[in-house]
Amino acid sequence: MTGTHDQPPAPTSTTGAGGFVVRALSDTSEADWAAATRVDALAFGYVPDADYLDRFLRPQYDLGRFTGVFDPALGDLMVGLGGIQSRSLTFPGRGPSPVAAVTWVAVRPDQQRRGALRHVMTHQLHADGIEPIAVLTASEAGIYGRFGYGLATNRTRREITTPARLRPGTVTDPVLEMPRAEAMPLMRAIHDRVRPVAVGYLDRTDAVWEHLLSEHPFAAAGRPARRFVLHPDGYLSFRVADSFGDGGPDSKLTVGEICAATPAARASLWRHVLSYPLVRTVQVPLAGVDEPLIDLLDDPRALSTAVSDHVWVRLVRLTDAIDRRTYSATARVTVAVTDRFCPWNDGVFALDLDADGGRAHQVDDEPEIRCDIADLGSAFLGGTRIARLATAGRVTGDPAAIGRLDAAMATPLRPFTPEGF
Ligand SMILES: CC(=O)SCCNC(=O)CCNC(=O)[C@H](O)C(C)(C)COP(=O)(O)OP(=O)(O)OC[C@H]1O[C@@H](n2cnc3c(N)ncnc32)[C@H](O)[C@@H]1OP(=O)(O)O
Repeated sequence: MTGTHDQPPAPTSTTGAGGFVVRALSDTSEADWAAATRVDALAFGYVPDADYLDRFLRPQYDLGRFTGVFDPALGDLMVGLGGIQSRSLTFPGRGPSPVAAVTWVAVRPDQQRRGALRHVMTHQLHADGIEPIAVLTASEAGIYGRFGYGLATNRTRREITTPARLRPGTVTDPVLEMPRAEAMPLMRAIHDRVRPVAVGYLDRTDAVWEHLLSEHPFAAAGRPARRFVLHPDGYLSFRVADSFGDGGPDSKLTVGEICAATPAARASLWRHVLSYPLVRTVQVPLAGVDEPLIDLLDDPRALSTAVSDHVWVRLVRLTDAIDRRTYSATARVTVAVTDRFCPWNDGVFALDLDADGGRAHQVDDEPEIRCDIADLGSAFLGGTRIARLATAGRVTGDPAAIGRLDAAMATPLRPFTPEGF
């Protein structure tokens, strides 16, 4: 059971199954960028807008971290691709640490189910230089489990019938709406304060901010302009679509982001949203599972919540990944880990977890627990309890050992990543 597998060297250009040539794209090649945008547009079914792609997407990426799959039989046509964005994600107790943020996975519709995605995943996850942990948000939830990704954070969609009040006695402060240019540096400073302790948050470069807040017609798609409200310890971005019906005002407010460093900032920004004049519906398309609206509202039934998957986590090298967070309880457990895609993780590991971090090394012992690498990825940010995976039969073994691992990996709040990527 305890195989020792060395990680293979990074493939740069290989001819693999299906006769494909698989290689890293060139960051200086306009042809590679043009081919990538074409494949992406075909796969996602949009009409590419070169101005938008060049100004808001291209600056975010090092194309040298993108993998292209080419078919020599089709004149070296790029049939598929997948990118890695170098980001930093906040881990429990440790703060921000580099991750491979997988993005731009796309295969031309006329070339799908020929194995191009599998080539991309191999090229990414078997590469020498890849970070110990990879993360992604998936277009379809059924794709990435087979590659060892586990569902690690959920997102919620909230809808609130307004006007709605905060609970009596909730402490709030005045807030101020500001033009974008004034709001931007203040929002970035607040995000920089919140991010190091908010598990699941990603760092944002200038290019990422510009993309997230872009009002380019391609991104805005006819929606009303985004607006910004500031509190000294928090910010809110939102849009209001005004409307009048037979019954009177019927405007809709859509929250882009609420980022708060203190409870008073959070309550003040929600108060602004909930009491906005003439608004009857507030929609929050992307909120954390533990965003405490239900605890803030005077009438919790004004709120409806729908939960879906958000960030998937892949522990690329378990022995390196395990120390990227600290643990809520001290535990030593032996775990038989199955990993069909990264065989260096496949084996029995002794995990030593405590408040300072974690260590994992392969042992010959009889395992107390059995699970897949995807299950450890699911639990890694504290978003999925090991105990729950055990009730689903995904984590099996000695109940006491499962309890120790569950207590170690649990976190006070469930993680949230306030963006897709
Ligand atoms: C992180 C992101 O960027 S998410 C965005 C992903 N991209 C998209 O959704 C765009 C539209 N879709 C596509 O481009 C393609 O269909 C892809 C990328 C999802 C799949 O590409 P393909 O080259 O067809 O996949 P490939 O042939 O390598 O299949 C690999 C495995 O994934 C499975 N698979 C492929 N597509 C899907 C899917 N949509 N849902 C579930 N499983 C899938 C295959 O069955 C195969 O499984 P197996 O190896 O266990 O038998």
